[in-house]
Formats: sequence, C-alpha cells, structure tokens
Amino acid sequence: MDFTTKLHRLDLGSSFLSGSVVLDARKAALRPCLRAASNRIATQTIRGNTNIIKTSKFFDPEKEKSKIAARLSAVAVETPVAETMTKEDIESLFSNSSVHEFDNKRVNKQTNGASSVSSGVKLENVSKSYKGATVLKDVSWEVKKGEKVGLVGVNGAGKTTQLRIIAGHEEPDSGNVIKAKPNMKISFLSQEFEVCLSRTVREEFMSAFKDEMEISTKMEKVQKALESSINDLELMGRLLDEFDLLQRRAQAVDLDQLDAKISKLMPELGFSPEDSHRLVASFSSGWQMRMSLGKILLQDPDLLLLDEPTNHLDLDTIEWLEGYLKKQEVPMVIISHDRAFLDQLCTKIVETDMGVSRTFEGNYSQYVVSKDAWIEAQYAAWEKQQKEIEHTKDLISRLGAGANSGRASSAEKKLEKLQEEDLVEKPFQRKQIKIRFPERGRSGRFVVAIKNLEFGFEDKMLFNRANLTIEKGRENCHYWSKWMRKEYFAEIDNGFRKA
Ligand SMILES: Nc1ncnc2c1ncn2[C@@H]1O[C@H](COP(=O)(O)OP(=O)(O)OP(=O)(O)O)[C@@H](O)[C@H]1O
Repeated sequence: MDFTTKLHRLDLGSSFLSGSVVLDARKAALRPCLRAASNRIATQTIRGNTNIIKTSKFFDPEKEKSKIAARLSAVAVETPVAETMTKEDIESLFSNSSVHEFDNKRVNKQTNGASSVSSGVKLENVSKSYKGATVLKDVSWEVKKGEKVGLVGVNGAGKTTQLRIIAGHEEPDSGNVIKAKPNMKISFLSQEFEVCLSRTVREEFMSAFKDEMEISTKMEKVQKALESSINDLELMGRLLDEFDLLQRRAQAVDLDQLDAKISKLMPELGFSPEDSHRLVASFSSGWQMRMSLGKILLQDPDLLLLDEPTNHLDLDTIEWLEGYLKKQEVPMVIISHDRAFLDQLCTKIVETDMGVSRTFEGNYSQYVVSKDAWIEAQYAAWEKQQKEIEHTKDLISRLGAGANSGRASSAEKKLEKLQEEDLVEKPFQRKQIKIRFPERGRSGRFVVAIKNLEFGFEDKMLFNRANLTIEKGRENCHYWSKWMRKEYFAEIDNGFRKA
C-alpha cells in the first residue's frame, strides 16, 4: 500500500477509534493535517520497511517534511504525551509480523479446518497419568452441535482433567482430541468466577475483549508516535505500516460491534442499563457468575466447558442458570454433582469410572436407569461367561491327555479365548457407607482417618480413595464444598456416626 493510501486510511474519523474523548479531540485536530499531507505527497511512494522512496520532480521532501512537521507540532502541543515518547517506546509498538504475514495467517486459520468431526470435539482413546498414577485409561466420547454433555464420575475420576485436555491446558499421554476446526474457540467457566471487583460492570464485560482492547490502545499509541515522527519519513512509513496492520486486526475482530454486543447481552443476563456504572464488587457472587458467563458468551465460543458452575450459587440463581444455558445453542460439556441441574440440561451423560468412559444418551435420570440396566445386563453376561469358563475347565480336566488330547486342546483354546479376547468384565458396583461428623470439639476441628474405604451420600460417591484423611472444621467447609451442594452440610454438621 502506498504512502498516500495509508494516509487516507488513517482517516481518523473511522469508528474503530471511537470511545475516547481525548482521542476524539486529537483526531479532529490531526485530520486536516494528515489529509493535507496525503494530498501533497501524492506522487511519493514509501514501501513498507524497505525504505524505497520515489519522488516526483515537483516534490521536495525536505520542504514537505518541514511543512508537515510544523502542522503536526501544533497538534503535539495539544497532546504533550506525544513529546514524551522515547525511541524505545516507539520501537516497542512494532509487531513482529508484517501485514502480509497477518493476512496469510488469517487465510491459513480459516482454511485449515479439515477434520474427521463436523462439529464440536471428539476424544479418542485418551489416557493420562500423573506421577505414575493412571487417571484416564481409555476415554472416548464426543460432543456435537446441539448437545449438552454431562460429565459424571466419583471424586478424582478425572472429569476436570478431561476438560483441561479439551481446552488445551493439558496434553494427553496418548489418544487424540479431534476438533472440528483447529482454531476452535473453547471457553471455560469454572466455579471460581473470574471477575475484577474494582471494575464497573461495563468495564468487566469489555475486558472479555482483551485482545481487541489491546489493539485499540496500541492504535492510540501509534497515532501519538505518528504525531512525533514527522521529522523522520522512514519512521513515519513504518508507523503507517503498523497502523495498517492494526486496522486489519481491528476489522478481523469487528471492534465496532463490541459495545452493541454488550448492550444487547446485559438485559439478557438480568442487568439494567444503570448497572453499567456500578462496581462489580457491589454484586453478589450469583451476579458475578452472570458476568463471568456473559464475558464468555460475548466471545461467541464454539464450545463451552462448565466445571461445577452451580457451586456457591443460591437456588434462584441455579434455576436462572439452568434456564439461560438451556436457551444457548453452543455445544457444552458440564461437570456437576447437582443431579437436578444435569437433569434439566443434559442430552447425553458421559461417565468416567476407573479411567474408562461410557456414554449414555439422555439426561441424568435416564442415565441412572440406563446404567442400572447396563449393570444388570453386564452382570448376567459375566455370570453366563463364568459358568462357561467353569464348564470348559471341567471339560479339559475330564478329557485329559491320551485319545482325547485333540478335543482337550481345542477346549483349551476356547478357554484361552474366553479368558482373554472375549472376557466379559464383572461390572463394578460401589459399596457405600455414610459418615456424619461430630459436633465441633474445643479445638474447633477434628480429623477423621479412613482406611480402605469408599463412602458417599445417597447415590453420589464422594471418595473412592483408600487411606484418606479428612480434616474438617465446622466453619471451614471449603474442602467439602468442592463436591457437595449446600443441603448436605446440615447433615454433615449434625453429628458423627460411623456406619
Ligand atoms: N496436575 C496434576 N498433578 C498431579 N495430579 C493431578 C493433577 N491434576 C489432577 N491430578 C489428580 O488426578 C485425579 C483426577 O483429578 P480431576 O480433578 O480430574 O478429578 P475430578 O473427577 O474432576 O474430581 P472432582 O470431582 O473432585 O473435581 C486426582 O486424583 C487429582 O489429584
């Protein structure tokens, strides 16, 4: 792009720079200067960083430079910041990639989408161990367009690990995570809502567009640098290149739409227009969760991952969240120990047990029914096979060697096949016992040491780890709140009974 075009593109009335009063004033002041400069330098071409400068015979660069400098210095008086920019400050503004590289990257990102799944994400035979302890052995499942998948399993089964693998925060040891497109936007809502208490609500929503805000801030800085670089045509050319690059990035992220998007979303989340200027700190955790969720949705994710989103929420907010998520079309994966929540939302349940995943169609209640049926069928198949194994063993010992050795050897082969290739696994059924905690002693807390124990509440398994030590003080329920809805606390705090 030639220098003139760049100066024209630096039409400071363009809307991507809107929103700053200081900037608006500067824009107004700078516009006539740069327009005039661009007209006068009509025959001059500066190409990027190659510093090739062509001039017409009527163009006197020195004369032009001093004229532009005179005009821009008038602006600089109004904007003292420009004068304070050091050479290092200006150099730090330049991106590593050129405009062409940026364009190429965009094209690559958009076209490099070939994948064996048409929407969402698929896990194939994923395994993961930590320090030699296997958490995931063989995990395969899929979340597709229109699906809301509930991930269930006992504490420590590896549910969060799976979300972290999908989000790219962890690498699987083996297996594949196949995404519908490589640049998929995957958003994570955890139970710890990420909000900044000292921001206003609108600022908080704007912070969802961190990259975009950075572009906006950088554009402002480049503009300031331009004002102070009028004596250096080469630098000015480079700055215009940088401005061009930023402008392309701004267009790619649709900077103009941000404000409108926030204004549309706020009432959907239950915020009034007046809330815009209130501090985040003045809202309850339920409302802060709405902000967290809103920030995620503003980014138009392709997949939403939710890890225990109902923890710390009151019942009204949980119901609101259920209704709100139900309306969202984006595919999602939800980890929750809240059965009612999963019932309301899920179209599919993936259970992880002892490192292996199993998929059940339907919501949580349907999963419980299907799982019982599966256990029954599996148990019947296992029993049948055990009988067959016993019968075959018996046959082998009766046939023995000698004349029947041929039949014995084929029975041995059959036994081998039954015990290895065709082996039906005995379904694992957890035994549960209930533990209640005693009234707090004088020390304010107590320790329960549990050896070789599994225990849970109703159908929710809490621990399947042996030799577990739990410390609990009545006022300190953080350890527990990770797994349990509030209604269980009353039961736990009521008294101790070892079943
Ligand atoms: N970075 C890590 N280093 C070592 N061990 C880890 C790491 N991350 C997870 N683990 C272990 O892996 C196991 C599975 O953890 P994960 O958080 O995925 O389980 P979960 O099913 O989400 O449990 P919960 O319901 O308690 O959230 C746990 O025993 C945990 O201690």
